[in-house]
Parts: sequence; C-alpha cells; structure tokens
Amino acid sequence: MPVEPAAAGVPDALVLAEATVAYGRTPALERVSGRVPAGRTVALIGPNGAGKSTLIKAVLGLVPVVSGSVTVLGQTPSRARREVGYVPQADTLDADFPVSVAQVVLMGRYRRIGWVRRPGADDRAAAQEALAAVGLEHRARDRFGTLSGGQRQRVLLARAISAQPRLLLLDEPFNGVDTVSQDALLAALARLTAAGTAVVISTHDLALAHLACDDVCLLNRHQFAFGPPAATLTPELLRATYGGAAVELGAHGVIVARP
Ligand SMILES: Nc1ncnc2c1ncn2[C@@H]1O[C@H](COP(=O)(O)OP(=O)(O)OP(=O)(O)O)[C@@H](O)[C@H]1O
Repeated sequence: MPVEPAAAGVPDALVLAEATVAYGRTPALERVSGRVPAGRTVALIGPNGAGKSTLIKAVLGLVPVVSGSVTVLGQTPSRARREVGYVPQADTLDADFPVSVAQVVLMGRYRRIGWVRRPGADDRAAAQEALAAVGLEHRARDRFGTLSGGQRQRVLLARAISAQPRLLLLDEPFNGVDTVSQDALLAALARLTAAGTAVVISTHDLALAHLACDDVCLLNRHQFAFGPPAATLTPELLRATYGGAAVELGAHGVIVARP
C-alpha cells in the first residue's frame, strides 16, 4: 500500500512502510503500511490475536521490525521513545500498588525530569491538570487500588497525558469501562488531539472507531485496509478481516461485531 508523504517540515507522528514484525522467526504482522499525522486518531481493529498489541509494541521499539520500517516522529522507535506515551490494558496492572492516585499521575513526569531530580511545582501542576482532564481530581489522595477498573484506566490516561506525549498509544482502553468513564476518556483524548498529539487506539469497539477516529487500520496478521471509517468499516472488509465471522450494520448505520 503506498504511503503519501508528510506535509513539508512536519514529521508524521507515525509512518508504517510495509512493516513486518516478528517474535523470533515467526512474523506476527506482515507488510503493514499507513501514516498518522499530528493531531489525528487511528483505531487498530481486528480479532483476538490479530497483532494489534504487537503493532503497538513495535511502535514502542519492544518488538523488532524485520522488514519494511516503522518511523516515529521522524526517528526510529527507540530514539523517539521519550516522546511517546503508552497506556496499557488496565487489567495488566497490579491494583495493590501502594501509592496514591496523584503519585501514579506524577510518575508520568519522571521521563521528562529523570529519576534523580525531585518533581517541582511545574510537574505537580501538569499532573493535577492531567487528572482534572479525566475528571478525577477529587480522587487525587485516594489509594490507586481503591478505584474501579474504569477509574484506574482514566488515571493511567492522566499519567500518559501529564508526560505531554506527541504520540499516544492506547491498548484497548475501553475494556470494562462504563459510559461515564468512556465519555471522560474520549473528552480527554479530544483535548489532546486538538493540541496536536497523535493517538493510536487498539479496540474491539467498531462503533467507537466509527465515531471517534479519523482513520481505521484493519488487521489480522496482514493489513486489510487503512483509511477513513466510512471506507474501511464496510461489511465486506470487516468480513475479510474477521475471517468470514459475523459482522453487521447496527442501528443508525453503525457497524457492530456479533460476539
Ligand atoms: N511475546 C510473544 N512471543 C511470541 N508470540 C507472541 C508474543 N506476544 C504475542 N504473540 C503472538 O502474536 C500474535 C498477535 O498477538 P497480539 O497480542 O498482538 O494480538 P491482539 O490483536 O492484540 O489480540 P487481542 O485482541 O486478543 O488483545 C498472536 O498469535 C500471539 O500469540
């Protein structure tokens, strides 16, 4: 799939050019292409085991790109790492972590300030602002583990926001998240993209991709499409991506995957 060049002088947040990513000798994803300019949001869509998390790990420089290339902010993934935020799936985190919500968010600042220097007033203000952006400033003093799963997910987003990343990667951020938390997450993401951050979201929620993302990347070991939701979330392309599994058009023209 050809990749269009970036606007003069502004490197795209992410450029995938026929990228093949492998664990050892086994490719998990083959020949994925597409670009994510500053301020844009892309959804990674595909069934379990499609390679969505693998692509995110390749962008973080954690899984090798064996052919083609992954370019992050004009650099290799490992060189760009400081400018990239990552929000893991909430259920991978230890809820017993004995720290307050405010401390978790402040951790987002450490990559900027280094682990030796103590956080200053600017860092505390950025962390407080990030917590307010996800609507949880009133929980700042509470222990992280006492929050619900959806609230913890919002705190992790706040931690990533406080680092002011130019590219933010979210791995299934809406799993087990109620409507209120999802709306708070989406509002925080909208503010981030308005300020120029590019966002990549791995999700199983096709309706959300349709409503909240500029582009969709359909994956299942290979790439089936990359482009605007109207052109990619079609029954034909979804059926191909999901290996013929049932996908259908829901109410108001929104496409939903049948479980
Ligand atoms: N550390 C690893 N070593 C070897 N293979 C792996 C490793 N992690 C993932 N895989 C394999 O890579 C493939 C893609 O997995 P990945 O986790 O990227 O899928 P996914 O699209 O994120 O799935 P899900 O929707 O279930 O989270 C799977 O076949 C998986 O078994």
